[in-house]
Amino acid sequence: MTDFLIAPSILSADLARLGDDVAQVLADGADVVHFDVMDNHYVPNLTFGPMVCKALRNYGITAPIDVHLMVEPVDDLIVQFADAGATYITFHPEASKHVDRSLQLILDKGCKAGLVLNPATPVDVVKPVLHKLDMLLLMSVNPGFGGQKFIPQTLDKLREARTLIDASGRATRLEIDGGVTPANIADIARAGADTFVAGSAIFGAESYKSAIDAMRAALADL
Ligand SMILES: O=C(CO)[C@@H](O)[C@H](O)COP(=O)(O)O
Repeated sequence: MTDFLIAPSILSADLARLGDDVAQVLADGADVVHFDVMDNHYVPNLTFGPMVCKALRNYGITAPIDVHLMVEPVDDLIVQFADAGATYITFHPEASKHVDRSLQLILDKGCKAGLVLNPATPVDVVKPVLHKLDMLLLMSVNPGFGGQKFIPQTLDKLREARTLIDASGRATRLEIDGGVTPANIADIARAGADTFVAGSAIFGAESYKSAIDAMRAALADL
């Protein structure tokens, strides 16, 4: 059975009481904290930096923190987030002049490394560096905002990425981000994803536990 991971995006959390909200969503069954870093340059929105990641660690959050860098350039923030307690660090290949070097920097800092592909970026881009990837994240919306609709063409990209990862023999996680809900998560898993970022579908729900349970129930027979 596939080891599915649910990763709520704190972009949709209650930022005024972030520590409590993250602790709650983990207590309600989430596996990973998805940490969206936006710089108002690579994407048209501005969120939080390494100090907030460090604050979550100091607060006592021990779950994996999956830092998704939507910033340009990336290397400086890779170092800062690694020092702040990130578990995974992923970035967009368009945002680094030297993708292999940036991935190696993440690995040398003791974190798990990943790349993120926008809806219009082909899966082929990762081929030369697949051996360095612990995570491949496919965006199923254009990055910058929560609450958008899942782009259905991403299912074909997931199938292509799953074939590539399986052929590599590496245990690279295949993550999906954007518009994931209890209603579409099974189709997304069937296409090959094993790690599911969900912001509004979890933090926007009346009960985080019910939303996460509904996702797990949809995945149960796969
Ligand atoms: O990185 C992003 C957006 O850029 C995502 O993590 C979204 O925050 C996911 O939000 P929902 O689509 O699940 O509301």
